[in-house]
Amino acid sequence: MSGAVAREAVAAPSREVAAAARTRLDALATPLGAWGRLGELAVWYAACSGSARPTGPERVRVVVLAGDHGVAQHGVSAYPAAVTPAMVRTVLAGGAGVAVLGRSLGATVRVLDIAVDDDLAGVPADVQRYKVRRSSGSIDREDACSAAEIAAALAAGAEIAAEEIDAGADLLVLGDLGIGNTTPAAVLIGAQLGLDAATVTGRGTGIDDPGLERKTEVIGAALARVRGRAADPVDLLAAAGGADFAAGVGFLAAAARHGVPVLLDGVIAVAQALTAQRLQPGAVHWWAAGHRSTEPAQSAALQALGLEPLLDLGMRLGEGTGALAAVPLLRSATAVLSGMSLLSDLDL
Ligand SMILES: O=C(O)c1ccc[n+]([C@@H]2O[C@H](COP(=O)([O-])O)[C@@H](O)[C@H]2O)c1
Ligand SMILES: Cc1cc2nc[nH]c2cc1C
Repeated sequence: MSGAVAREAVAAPSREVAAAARTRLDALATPLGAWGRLGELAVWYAACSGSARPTGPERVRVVVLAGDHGVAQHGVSAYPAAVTPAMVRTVLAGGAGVAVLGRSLGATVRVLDIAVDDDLAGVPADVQRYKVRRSSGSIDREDACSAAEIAAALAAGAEIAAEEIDAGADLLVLGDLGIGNTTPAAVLIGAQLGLDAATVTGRGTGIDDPGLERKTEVIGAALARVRGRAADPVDLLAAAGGADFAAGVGFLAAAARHGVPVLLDGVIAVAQALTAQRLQPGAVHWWAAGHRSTEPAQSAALQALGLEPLLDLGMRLGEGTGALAAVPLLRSATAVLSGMSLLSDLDL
């Protein structure tokens, strides 16, 4: 047992329901296999929801975990760290991408300050209820945070997931916010998959060529510094992740333990998923990948997890937006599986 997350396999979505859903899919009034991956998506959601004729998801709940990162001081982002608290306020005001997309889909959006480097004066107290610390150590030269902070953040993430599930979620989306966070995401993925800095480094918010060179160096230094610590995913989170990453890991592992499906977002959520799957083997069966981020580390991690993204739109916003963009596809998939006539109903 490490922190709040047990290292034991989680129960898989119902195999019986999956088999019944597949039987129904194959019997629909279409040529066999005609729905392609949309049909596979419907079978996945059916198994997760426990019904071979699922509806929805209707109660989509998004949680955006915000945190700053010490590495941002090394010019690894195209934007200043002040954007993080400003965007937390923009999510709360309803003007952020995730807020607008969430509203258009009838999803709730909750933003939480886990490690923002600001006191966020005046925001509702609930937003900071799970705050662990301000920012993180610069991972190229020091640990992101302590083992105790990681334990607190893992437990916070699990509690946040439980709250969203208690509130009735039939689909969860995990989003992120934090200038510099594509750097620890790349390090977590590189360290766990044994990939080098050049392979996992991407342009994040859109850094230029000198910035990309700097970022690759920082990621290389961090990978060298944490070498040997990937064997213990909880220790790796302290070394190279941070409190917001640990909260995401706790959230994803808890969603799987509670048997609630999650649509994954970009490189940050997928770095958290790769880590959570090691702590809670089998959790991956409760997740689907919403979209392919432009970050190369996300593709590497998705491949390692055996997940194929539903969308590939060149998006790189984070906040959970790439996952939300796939919600209409998921709703289409369940509508088709549950609502279509069967081939046997045809007057042939
Ligand atoms: O989700 C992604 O794959 C993704 C890719 C690039 C950027 N982001 C977002 O942009 C911020 C991190 O980018 P950066 O360049 O500051 O590391 C952070 O707020 C993320 O939500 C997110
Ligand atoms: C404006 C802005 C909004 C974001 N949302 C998530 N990451 C972000 C980064 C920036 C710079």
